[in-house]
Parts: sequence; C-alpha cells; structure tokens
Amino acid sequence: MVEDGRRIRRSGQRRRKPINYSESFDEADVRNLQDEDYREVVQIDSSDGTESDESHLVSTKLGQVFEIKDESDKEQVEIKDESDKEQMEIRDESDIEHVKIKQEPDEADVGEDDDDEPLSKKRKKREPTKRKSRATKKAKTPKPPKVTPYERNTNRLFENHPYLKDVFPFLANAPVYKPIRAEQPEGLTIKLLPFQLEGLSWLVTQEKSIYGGGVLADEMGMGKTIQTIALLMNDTSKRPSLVVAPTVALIQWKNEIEQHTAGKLKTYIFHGANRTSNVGEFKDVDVLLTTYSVLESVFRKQVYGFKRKTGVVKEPSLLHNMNFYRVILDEAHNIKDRQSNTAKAVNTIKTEKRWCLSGTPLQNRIGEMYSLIRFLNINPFSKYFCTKCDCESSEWKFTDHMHCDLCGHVVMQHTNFFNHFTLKNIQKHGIEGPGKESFNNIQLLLKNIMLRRTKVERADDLGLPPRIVTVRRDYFNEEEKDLYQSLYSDIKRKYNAYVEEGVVLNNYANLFTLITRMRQIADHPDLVLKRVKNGGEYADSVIVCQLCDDEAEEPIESKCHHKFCRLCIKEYTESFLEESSKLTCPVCHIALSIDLSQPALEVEEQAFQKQSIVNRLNMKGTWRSSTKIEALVEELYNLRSDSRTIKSIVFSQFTSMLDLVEWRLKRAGFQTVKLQGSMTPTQRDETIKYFMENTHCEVFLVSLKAGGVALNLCEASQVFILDPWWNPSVEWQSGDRVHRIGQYRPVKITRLCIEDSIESRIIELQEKKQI
Ligand SMILES: Nc1ncnc2c1ncn2[C@@H]1O[C@H](COP(=O)(O)OP(=O)(O)OP(=O)(O)O)[C@@H](O)[C@H]1O
Repeated sequence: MVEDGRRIRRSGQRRRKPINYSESFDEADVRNLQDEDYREVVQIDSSDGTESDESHLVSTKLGQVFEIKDESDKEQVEIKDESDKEQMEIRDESDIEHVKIKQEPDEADVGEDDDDEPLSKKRKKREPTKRKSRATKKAKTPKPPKVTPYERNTNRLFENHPYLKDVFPFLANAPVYKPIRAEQPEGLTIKLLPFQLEGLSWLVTQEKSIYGGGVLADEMGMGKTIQTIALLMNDTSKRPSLVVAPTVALIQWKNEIEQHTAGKLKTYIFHGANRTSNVGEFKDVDVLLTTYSVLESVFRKQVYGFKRKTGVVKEPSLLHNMNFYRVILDEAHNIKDRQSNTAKAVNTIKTEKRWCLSGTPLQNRIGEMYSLIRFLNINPFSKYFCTKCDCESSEWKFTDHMHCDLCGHVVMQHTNFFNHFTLKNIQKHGIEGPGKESFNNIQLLLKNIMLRRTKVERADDLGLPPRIVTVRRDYFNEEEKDLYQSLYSDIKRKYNAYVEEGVVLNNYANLFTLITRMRQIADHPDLVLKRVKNGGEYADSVIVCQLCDDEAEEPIESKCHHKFCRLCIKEYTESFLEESSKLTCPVCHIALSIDLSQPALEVEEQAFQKQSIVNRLNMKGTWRSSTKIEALVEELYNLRSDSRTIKSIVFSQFTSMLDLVEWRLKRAGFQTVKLQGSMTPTQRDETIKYFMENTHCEVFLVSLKAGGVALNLCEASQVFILDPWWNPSVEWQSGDRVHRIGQYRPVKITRLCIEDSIESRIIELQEKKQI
C-alpha cells in the first residue's frame, strides 16, 4: 500500500514543471537524469515489456541510486530529505499546523469553512436547490481569504520577533555589489588578475561588513586560493588564520603561501602523528593549516573522549582552545552535512572572521547551503525561533526532547529561520507562487554573502585555452562481450525474480553491487573475476569496499563495522533520500549508521601494495589486456611526439583498474606515477612534484575518488576519464585539474566508453541533460 501510494505521488509530481536550480545558482549544475531515462539505461524491467507497479517503483528507486531521475522528482525528494533530516530540529510547518489545529484551535482554524464542509457536501447530494441559494448568499458576503498554515506561522514569528520582518527588505536594499579593483597587496609576489583584484576588494569589504566573511565561490581553477592569500597579505597584523582543507590540498596551500609571499607569512601544518601539542609553537605562526579529518578528530577527542584502560579520557583540543582572527574552509562543501562531527568541529572554532571557499557550494540540494550558513553564523538564518514567545537560540536545546530548555514550549512550536523562509515553500510549491518567493529569498541572501564568477564570464582576464571534450567509443571483444552478457542476464534474472517475490527493495544493495560489476567489466573483466573476495587470501591485510569490491579508497566504517570507499557509501546513502527510513547497511541489512565525514581508516602502504590486483594475477603468462586499456594505450601513443612530451592525467574510480593500466603502460614504455588515497600528504606532494617536474613522466594515474578535487596539474593538457561516474559534476571537477590558470595549451578531455555496455547509456543520458 505504502509503495502504491508513493508511486501515485511520484507520478503526480512528474507532471509538475521541472525545476532548474542552475538558473538561480549559476552553475550549480544539479543535473540529474530522468527516471524514465534510468529505465533506458539499465533496461532491467520485466522482460515482457510491461512494467509492473513494483518494477516502476524500483526503477525509480534505482534511478535515485545513480542520481538518474526527473528534476521535479529531485526537488521533492531532496527537499523532503531535508525535512526528514531536520525532523527533530527544524520541524515541518505543516506538522506544526496539523498538531495545532487539533490541540488549540484558533479563530482561523475553526472558521465557517471547516464546520460547513461536511454538511455542505451532504446537502449537495440531498438538497441541490437549497445549496444553490446558499451559494448565492455566500457570494454576496465574500469570506476573507484563508490564511495558509505557512502564513499563520510567519505571522506568529513576526508577532513574537518583530525584527524578523525587516530581514528581507534589509537584504533587498543592501547596496548592489560593484566590482572595484583593490590595490595589489604589498609583498604578494604574484600579479593578481583584474577579476582577482575585484575579488580581493570584495573579501576586504565583506570582512568589515556585519557578516564578517562569506562564500567565495568562483569556478574551479580561477584562483580562490590566491585571492585568499592576497587577503592574508592585505593586512598581516590580522592573525593567526586557520585554513582547513582536504588532505590532498594541504601541501599545495603551504607551497602557494610560501611561494607567493616570499616567506612573509609563517605557516605550520597541523597534521600527522607528530603534530605538536604545545600551543607555544604557534606563537609566531601566521597561518595554521589542517585537514577536516584532523579537526574532526581533535574535536571528537575533546567532546566525546576516547577509550583507555582506565576508562574514557577526554583530551582538550588545541585548535578549539585558540582564538583565530579568521578561519578559511577550503572546499567548504565538506561540511554540507550539518549534523556531521566535521560540521560541529568547524562551528565550534573561536574566530572573528569566517570564510568558505568552494567552486561547487551547492552540489545536490539547497539545504546543503544551510551548513555553510551555520558556520558563517549568518543571523537570523542560522537561528531557531519560538512561534509562541520571544525565545530564540543558535542551538537546538531540547534536553527532554519535548520542551525547549529556554522557554518551555514544545518542539513543534519552534522553527528555523532558513528552513521556514526558504526550504519549506520550495518543498511544497517548487518555484511557483510562495516557492518563487522563497527562491528569491535565497537569492537575496546569497547576493549579500557570496561572490561567484565563472570562467566564461572572465574569459578575457583568464586567457584560458579552449577545452574540448570528446567521447571515444569502442566495442567489447568477443570474450568480454560474452562475459558482460552473462552478467547482464544474471542481473536481469535476479531482478525479475525479486519482482516476482516482491522483495526488490530488500535487495537494493545487491542490485547496486551487480550494476557496479557491469561497469567494472567494461573496464577489464579481471576487476570482477579476480576481485578480492571476502575471507580470501588478502582479505585480512587490505580494506575492501563492500560496495565496489575494490580496495577501498578513503575507507570509512559504519557502526555495524562494515567498510566502504567514502564516495561509494555516500552515493549509496544519497540514493535513499526519499526513504531514509529504509536505508540499511548493504552488507548486514540493519539500519545503516555511518558518519560520512569521519577520518579515513588508516591503510598500511605495504599491505596496499601487496594486495594490488597485479600481485594477484599472473601478469607475465596468460594475462590479457582489455578493449578499454588498449584504447587508452592507442590514444597515448598517438600523442607522442619527437619534439615534446605531452602529459596526460588518467582518472578511474576503480583502483584495481589503475593498477592494471599502470602495469600495461609501463610495458608499453610509458613513465607513470600514481596518486592513491592511502598516501600521506607528503607522499602526494612528492608524487605531484615528480610528475610536474620530470619531463619524461608522461602519465599521471589518479583515483577519481581520491584526487578529483583541489589538485593543480597544469603541466598536463590531456585528460582521460576511463569510466563515467554517475554524478557528472565529479567528472567535470577532474577536467578542471588541468583547465585552470597556468594552462597555455588547448585541453582535451577524452571520455572512454564501451559502446555496447551500460557506459554508453550513462553518457548518452548525461549528454541529453546537458543540451
Ligand atoms: N594571478 C595569477 N597569476 C598566475 N597564476 C595564478 C594566478 N592566480 C592563480 N594562479 C594559479 O592558478 C592555479 C589555480 O589557482 P587556485 O588553486 O587558487 O584555484 P582555485 O580556484 O582555488 O581552484 P580549486 O577550486 O580547484 O581548488 C594555481 O596554480 C595558481 O598558482
């Protein structure tokens, strides 16, 4: 029943006009594929061509797994999720209303309408004439328009917190941002481009404003780091600053600061086991650099403690006991889950100014902005308000889970400003009517706290060479085709059996894994045939992702002790947006509980090498390459020239694929380096340096899950993406590693695709969406 109900709702939603976020968020690029499209991709619905209710539901569900769905559905699903997620803290207004109507009816609630309705319905049947005359009477005395639950709550909010009325008029009347160029800061050795000088001027003005910071959201590779360093140099007496960045970007930050300030700013990397515990060492430090994982870890140890023989020990966090002048979050979307420990860890840092840097501040949902707004402390957007009295608070304080610690009113009577004035109406109305107003509200807010420029807008300043994206299409050889077909038939058979038994949803994770296998075969059959099996020879020494069956990249662990690549489990959990209550562990099927931003589990480098697929295969004897690998080899051969080295980056989401490619390329005479998740920041930095500085090193193999963001790899001008990723923005980010300032050669991005496999369908649908 529930499923049917859901299906009906969804089909209703599909009729709604699709919502295009990108209109308002520039290149927010929330491009998902339609669920009809998804069925086209996977084609595993009932074999007779008719679509059962359940198959429809599941194809829709699976569509969400791979983010292939209708945009209007997306809106519903995404926002619904937000309200689900915020169930405890940010209540649904309609819920509040529902409860209120029952608990304490007021004038509006017990209006004529409510009482008359059943009676008038009855009369409609029995006394048509009388009913008509009454209608005429009514027409003479028109009723005042009904106040919607939303309006009622808004009124109550305004009654109890009058200043809230002025928030949006204030934002609307704020001076419009006018690009003004700042002076090049003294001591900054890199000459800022015109738009970067404008950026610096905005950063300085913004710090002086009531917001004390904001979001610098220039497109990737336009120099957000440089502009921030310029801000640091603009007034060096304002210190210390804390930069929180992903591990992969940490050393890059240090290098850029040192290179471009001629050593004027003293840096300290707070990372690794040997980091100091003596705050005195930070006395002369201008910029402290750390990672999200370290910050989360020290926060956790301070708040929750850790186990020792003597019991739980709590350790004060050095970073949380310092007073910073400013905190800068690089790749700030790392805190988009506001309930994660990482978000809590950054929110509790003591600082005067707060900055978020991100080329993609909005990856999936508008709700993701909330976590950034909370960090930035943008009032009243980050606050909770009581609709019954003047109580307001930055924290959600309900010790007994029922009544507010401050005012005693119940949970339902509290709401969050951002949620009420932006999310709720978009959830209910899309961008029509009140939804449009909420959309405008978000735009007003962003206009005041965010600066975003795109490469296209600033093409003249940047002088970037063109970027060409092509798809190279190949066909399976006979052997691969047989294998693929048999796997495909197996999946189809299993799927149909699940449909018949009515247990498709229970086998969701199973299907997810099987489809990953189809994608792995398109790379090389050995990824499936020779994968590390549970309990197998290497199972103890390596961490295997329980979703992709590959060596886990940035492995993280669920409460039920199962381990996954961070990106795999993230995609998996995001696919349950509509029904988070059904989110179960793909291994043991109990309700899944996992902190997606927890620090990655440590992997022994030696174990990592020992278990490489290359060590498991007989590479010298009978090993056969694959269509995909040979296509890459051919492309790389074609790039060879006598006069110069053309460097390439090869991305794959499967580390085993990178191992095979590495082995094959070495045999073909290519010098390669490889970046993988298990490397320390120093190892990563040395590997990047080796590639950039060594002319003979032609190919850089990068795990999409580990190195898709925050890398500067301008020495290369060719990018090969070996396997399409469900979320196209992850692929675009990889291309931006080379198409950035400092690139003078035309950039070519080649996506390798096996035409007669699931890959061609994914690419087809991604292209369809981009038109
Ligand atoms: N004005 C400039 N002159 C020369 N090089 C520059 C300038 N601005 C930035 N760069 C270089 O361009 C590259 C990209 O800059 P940066 O890393 O700051 O971009 P970003 O916007 O932070 O990128 P991402 O979002 O990918 O992290 C860097 O190598 C940087 O040194």
